[in-house]
Amino acid sequence: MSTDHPRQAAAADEPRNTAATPASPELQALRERIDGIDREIQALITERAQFAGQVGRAKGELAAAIDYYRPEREAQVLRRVVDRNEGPLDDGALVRLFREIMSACLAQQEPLKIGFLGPEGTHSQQAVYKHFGHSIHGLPLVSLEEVFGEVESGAADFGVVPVENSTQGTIQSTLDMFLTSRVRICGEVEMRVHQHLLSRGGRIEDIERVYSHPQSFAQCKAWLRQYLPDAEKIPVASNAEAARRARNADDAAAIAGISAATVYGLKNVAGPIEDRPDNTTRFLVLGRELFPPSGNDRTSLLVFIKDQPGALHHVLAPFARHGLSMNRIESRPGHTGRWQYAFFIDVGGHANEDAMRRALDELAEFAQEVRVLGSYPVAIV
Ligand SMILES: O=C(O)C(=O)C[C@]1(C(=O)O)C=C[C@@H](O)C=C1
Repeated sequence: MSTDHPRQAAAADEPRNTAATPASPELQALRERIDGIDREIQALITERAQFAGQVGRAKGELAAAIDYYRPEREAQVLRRVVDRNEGPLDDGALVRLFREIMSACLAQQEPLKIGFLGPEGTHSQQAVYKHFGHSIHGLPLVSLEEVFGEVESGAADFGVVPVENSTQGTIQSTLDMFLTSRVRICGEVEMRVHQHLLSRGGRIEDIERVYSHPQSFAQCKAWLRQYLPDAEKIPVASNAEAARRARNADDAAAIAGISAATVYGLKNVAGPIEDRPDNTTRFLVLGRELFPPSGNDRTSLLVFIKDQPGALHHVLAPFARHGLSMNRIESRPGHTGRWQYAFFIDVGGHANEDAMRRALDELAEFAQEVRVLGSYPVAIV
């Protein structure tokens, strides 16, 4: 040990004073209150889990965890949590806690199997946890095609895929999957996405190469231009793959979520580095069936029409006539014939509700095909 700075050395070796000081009577009394509340919370969570088990048994002899899952009921429970909240915890924190309780209650039967665009440490994995809680079995998959395929075949109960970003717009490759796949949409997740520059050495001046997914490069364009204008930008399939490559050299870095730093043993060089502070990604939850209304739902449609005068008007008019608000419309070449177009449409409401039924009937008279991709609860916080 150096003798030059004895005071510093002593400070580093000894426990901090505050830890050694006995708690004041006031602190002790407050902790006893917290201990008492924790006992009550635990007893109530245990009681809740017993009732959830009974609800499960009341559903009858069902084959697997997926048969017990009720997204519309979960959305109603979480909306009530938000409505009741008067602080000091924010809505997001309370929703997370209740989500985890329901996740654990459901996993008493058997954990759900959820496919996502892997590997571990991607924003998609965080979206899985945000929507289903941690009491699930996550399946990291290598491509969007595989996520759709595993859901379709039943190897995964549900899948989570990114569909749009507030900075970058629609992820066309995800939408295009619905042209050929028969999976349904049974939920949506909105997530604030923060990007970080991660590297093994942790020094920005050493960085000569940056790996990331093209979407993440696009979200950090201005920052990269300012701080790493000369570094080579190498696009890869996912941010986690970027992190995996960056751990092999000191002159390489990855743009990825901060959780990739822990998974891949990298240092946070800078972040958040996304150009827009409200950078948000919307994910879709893929499943195989349609669920009942939750009271605040969105319906996603795929409508095939021939290219003819007034086509767009015919697509829009039925929704306006029945007072339904359209959140999004996106047109794509339909792949099924020349001059045919596919519209991806998101409308407020559930396909089992009267107004939507009537609008869909009117649309069906004009369109070549109307596919309800799903009706699902609007994302909660
Ligand atoms: O209400 C139900 O149907 C339940 O199974 C209970 C419960 C819950 O914990 O509240 C658990 C899982 C379902 O996905 C929805 C809700």
